[in-house]
Amino acid sequence: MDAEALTPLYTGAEVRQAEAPLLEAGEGPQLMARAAWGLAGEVAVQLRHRRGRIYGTRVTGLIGPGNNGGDGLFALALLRRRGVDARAVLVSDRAHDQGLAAFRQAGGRLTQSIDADVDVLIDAVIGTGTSGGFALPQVPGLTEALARESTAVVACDAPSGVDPGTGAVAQEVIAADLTVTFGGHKLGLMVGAGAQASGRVVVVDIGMAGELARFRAEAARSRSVVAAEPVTPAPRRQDHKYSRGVAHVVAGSHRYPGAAVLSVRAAVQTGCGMVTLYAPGPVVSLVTAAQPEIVGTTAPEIPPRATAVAVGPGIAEDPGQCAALDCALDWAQRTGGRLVLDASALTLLAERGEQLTAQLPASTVLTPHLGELRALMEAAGRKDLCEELEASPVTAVEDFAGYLGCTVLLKGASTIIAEPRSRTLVHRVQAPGLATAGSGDVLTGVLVALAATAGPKVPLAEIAATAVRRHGQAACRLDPQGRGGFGASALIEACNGAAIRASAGTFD
Ligand SMILES: NC(=O)C1=CN([C@@H]2O[C@H](COP(=O)(O)OP(=O)(O)OC[C@H]3O[C@@H](n4cnc5c(N)ncnc54)[C@H](OP(=O)(O)O)[C@@H]3O)[C@@H](O)[C@H]2O)[C@@H](O)CC1
Ligand SMILES: Nc1ncnc2c1ncn2[C@@H]1O[C@H](COP(=O)(O)OP(=O)(O)O)[C@@H](O)[C@H]1O
Repeated sequence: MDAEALTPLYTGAEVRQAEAPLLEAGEGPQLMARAAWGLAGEVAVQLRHRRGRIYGTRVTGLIGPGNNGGDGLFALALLRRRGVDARAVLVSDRAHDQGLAAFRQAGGRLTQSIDADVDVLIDAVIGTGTSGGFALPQVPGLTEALARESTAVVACDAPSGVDPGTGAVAQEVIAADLTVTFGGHKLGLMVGAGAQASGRVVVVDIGMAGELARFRAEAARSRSVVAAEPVTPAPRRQDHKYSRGVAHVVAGSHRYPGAAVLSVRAAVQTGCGMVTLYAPGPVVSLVTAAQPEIVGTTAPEIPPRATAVAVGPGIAEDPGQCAALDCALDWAQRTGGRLVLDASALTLLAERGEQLTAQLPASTVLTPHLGELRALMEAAGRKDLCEELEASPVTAVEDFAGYLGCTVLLKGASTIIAEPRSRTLVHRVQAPGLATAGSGDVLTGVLVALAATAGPKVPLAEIAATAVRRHGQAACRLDPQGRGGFGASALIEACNGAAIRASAGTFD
C-alpha cells in the first residue's frame, strides 16, 4: 500500500494530548511560532491569488483569549512585516500577551470593527480549546464580512463554532473558505457540518509528528483520511479472465432498468476478468446492448466463479431480485466472498427489522446514504445511533459497524467507511455534482469490480476507499468548477483511469 495513501486523522483532544509533553518541555513558543508561520504563509497565498500582491493588502484578525488567538496575533505580526495593513479585533478582555506584544511591535493596529475593504479575515477566536456552544462575537462589520465574496475567511486551526473532535457545529459558526490546521488532520474538519464550515483544509506541520505517531500507535482504532489511491489492483502477466476476478451484479428491474446499466458499465470500465448480471430478461437485454462483454443470467444463484457480488441498484420490489439477495448473503457466509449491498438491498434488509443483524457476513460492505443509514439503524433497534449521527457522525458509523459486524460506508460530501473494531477511513470531496441520480449506482459498479480483483489480504475498507476516491476524482475531472453539469453516465467514462492527484494535506 502507498505510504501516503492514508493520512492519520485525529480528534482535537488527541492533538492536545500529543502536544502536552512538548508543552511540558517548554516547546510551546516554538510550536506557536511554526503555527503562525504556516498560517501567515497560507494567508499570503490567498492575498496573492485575490489581489496579485501582498504589500498594501488588508488583513483583520478576530482574536480570542487563548493560544488560538496567540497564533492569530503572531501571524498578523508576520504579515505586517510584509507590508500588510494588519489589524486585530480582540473579542475578549484577555489576549495572548507575547502575541499581542509581537503584533504591536510589528506595527499592527487594534480596531473595534471590520472594514468593508478587508481582503482576508482570520478567525482566531477558538481552536481546540473550545468548550462547546458558540455565539458570533458582536463586532460591527462581521456579519457583512462573512457574507462578502471579496473577503476570504481563513480559520486558524479550526473554525470557531466547530467541534474539532466530532464535526458537530454550534448554533453559530464562522464558516471559513480555508482552514489552516496544525499538527495533523482533525476529524471535525473532515465530516458532517464541521466539514461544510471548514472550506478547503491545509495541514501545517508544526513539529509534533513524532508525538502524534506514538499516540496513533497506541490507539485502539486507526482513523485515516483518504489522501491518495489506497489500492490499485492491476492484472498480472499470467492472469486469465477467471483468475483476475469475476464481479457479479444483481441490479435493475422493470421499473429501474437504468440502474443495472450504470452499475454494470461502471464495473466493466473499472476493469475485471468478467462482469455477470442477474436481472429480469428485458433488463439483461438492455444492458447487453450497452455493454456486450457482460454475461447475463436469469437464475438468482450466484455464479460459481464470482469473486465479489453487488446487490441493490434499482432492484425495487422484483421478487426474483429479492431472492437473489438471500442467495448473495448465503454465498458470502459460505465462501467469505466480498459482498456489496446498496440501495434497494438496504431497504430490503431494513424490512427484516432486528433480524438483519443476524444475517450479515463479515465480508459485507453496506453503502447507505444518510437516509438509508437512519432507516437501517432504526430497523436494527439502534435509534440511539441516529441521534449520535448528527453529534458525532464518525463514532455513530463506527458503533453501527461494530454492532452489525460488517463494514459500513456512509455516502455524502464526506464519506465515512468503518470496519468493525479496526479502522475508519474518511474521504472528503468538493464535488457537489455527484448529487445526481445514479451516481451511487456507478460507485457500486466501481466498488464491486475492485472487490473482485483485489488480493485476499486487502481490507474491504481500503477497497471501498479506493472506489470512493476514484468516483470523487472522476467528478472533479469532469467538472472542475463544481457546476454540476454532468450525469451519472458521464461519470463512468471519467472513472476509467481517473488521474490520481496526489493531494496529501489539501482537500479542494
Ligand atoms: N498549546 C500550544 O502551545 C499550542 C496551541 N496552538 C493553538 O492553540 C489552540 C488551543 O489553545 P487554547 O488551549 O488556549 O484554547 P483556544 O482554542 O485558544 O480557546 C480557548 C479559549 O477560548 C474561549 N472559549 C472556549 N470555548 C468557547 C466558546 N464555546 N465560546 C467562546 N469562547 C470560548 C475560552 O475563554 P474563556 O471562556 O475561558 O474566557 C478559552 O480561553 C489551538 O487550537 C492552536 O490554535 C498552536 O499554537 C500550537 C501550540
Ligand atoms: N454534495 C455531495 N458532494 C459530494 N458527493 C456527493 C454529494 N452528494 C452525493 N454525493 C455522492 O454521490 C453518490 C450518491 O449516491 P446515492 O445517494 O446512492 O445516489 P443514487 O441512489 O441516485 O445512485 C454517493 O457516492 C455520494 O457520496
